[in-house]
Amino acid sequence: MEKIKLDINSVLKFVSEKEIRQIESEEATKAIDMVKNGTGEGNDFLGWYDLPSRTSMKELDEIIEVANDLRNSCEYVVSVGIGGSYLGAKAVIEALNNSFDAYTSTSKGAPKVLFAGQNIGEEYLAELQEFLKDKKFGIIVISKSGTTTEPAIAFRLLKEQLEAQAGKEAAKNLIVAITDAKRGALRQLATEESYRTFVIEDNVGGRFSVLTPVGLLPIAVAGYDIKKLVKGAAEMEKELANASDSNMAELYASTRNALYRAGKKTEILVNYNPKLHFFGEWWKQLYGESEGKDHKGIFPAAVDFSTDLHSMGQWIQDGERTIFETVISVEKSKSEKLIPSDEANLDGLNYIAGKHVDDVNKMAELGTRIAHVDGGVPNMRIIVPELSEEYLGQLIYFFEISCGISGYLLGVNPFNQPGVEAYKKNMFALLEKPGYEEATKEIKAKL
Ligand SMILES: O=P(O)(O)OC[C@H]1O[C@](O)(CO)[C@@H](O)[C@@H]1O
Repeated sequence: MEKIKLDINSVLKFVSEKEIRQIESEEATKAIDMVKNGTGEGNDFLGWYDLPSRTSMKELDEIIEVANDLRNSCEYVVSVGIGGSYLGAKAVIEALNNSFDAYTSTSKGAPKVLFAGQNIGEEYLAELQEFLKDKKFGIIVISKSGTTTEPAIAFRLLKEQLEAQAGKEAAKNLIVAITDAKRGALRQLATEESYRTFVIEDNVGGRFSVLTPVGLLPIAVAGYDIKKLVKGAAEMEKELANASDSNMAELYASTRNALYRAGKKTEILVNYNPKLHFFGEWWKQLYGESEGKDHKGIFPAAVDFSTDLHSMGQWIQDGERTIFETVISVEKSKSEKLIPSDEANLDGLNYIAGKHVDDVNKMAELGTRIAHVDGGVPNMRIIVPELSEEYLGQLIYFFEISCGISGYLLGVNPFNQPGVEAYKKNMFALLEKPGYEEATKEIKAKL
């Protein structure tokens, strides 16, 4: 099968190929060995590295069986989780979905996947619960730690609603928990209530968990082929492991670090297909939590073009020159739409009549690349043949391994996220959570 590709030509005006190749040969090859051999910091979180190749058909069949069971009993399945327990599934489902799926009718056998627990919005939760009133729904509750506040609140509300609507016993078969094998409140609850469960391995961090049941179960419930997704990732794993010389993950990690060292502190992930919006959100967590530490790190941002060319386009073209772009360039559109001719031609569009909408999109992409490079924005391109399970699998694995390499190039531990605790500690202190008495006193003194 064809592979996704990386094109760095449009950064070479800003950093030389020699510099990039030097980082690659002197640093990135060591960094990839640290990932492969587990010799770097955070090496107890490398379970994702060979995950695609060691995931068995039996494991995938077990996930598909539970997914089919939920599909057959529900009109809606709410996937409850936040961060890595949310974004991977959301990214893949949105990339493969019909854009208007949410507005089409639903039925048993083809439920819609909704999300909760990714915010603490009272209105969001109230509206979700109102919507689910009188609907047949199920819940996938996902939390590696089993203690995260946002999904815990959403699950408490939705569990109560499901038990009231379907009955306590029936609800047990409509709830699936994905959590740690032994630890955490969710594991305890799942055991007490005898929910079906899947395990998130200890050595796979949340943001690297999309190819575990965390991502795979909601994706399978939405009707997508998780075997193809994992196959695509396994192909990329093999390709990158076997590359004797340079490989695209080392090259991407080396290029972004060369740019960072040259003062380009923000990377903007760009798409020209609105279906990739949440892929950008997933990527932001992957790179943001992995690299933003010790007062270092490329700031990961994401935009949807051409939409955001009409909002952020001005800044990118003309603002502070501390940014670079990585464009996910999808070669083939899966649907066809030709621009019609119009006799009056009042909008002056007849010059493109008969062209595919995607032909125009491609020229917007090329024109933007040239303009941004001319304006001082280095530009990398990741070429994806089309949006399918296999290519998304390749892309996910490519970004994961590149992230490990890049974190080591930056000199940080790419697999922890100590900074996330600060807001949690303050929130618990402000809410006067038992055990936080001292912190409560301290924070109140600051108010
Ligand atoms: O799956 P959990 O343990 O609920 O964690 C959710 C998310 O919260 C974090 O721990 C912190 O944001 C992420 O790393 C993780 O993806």
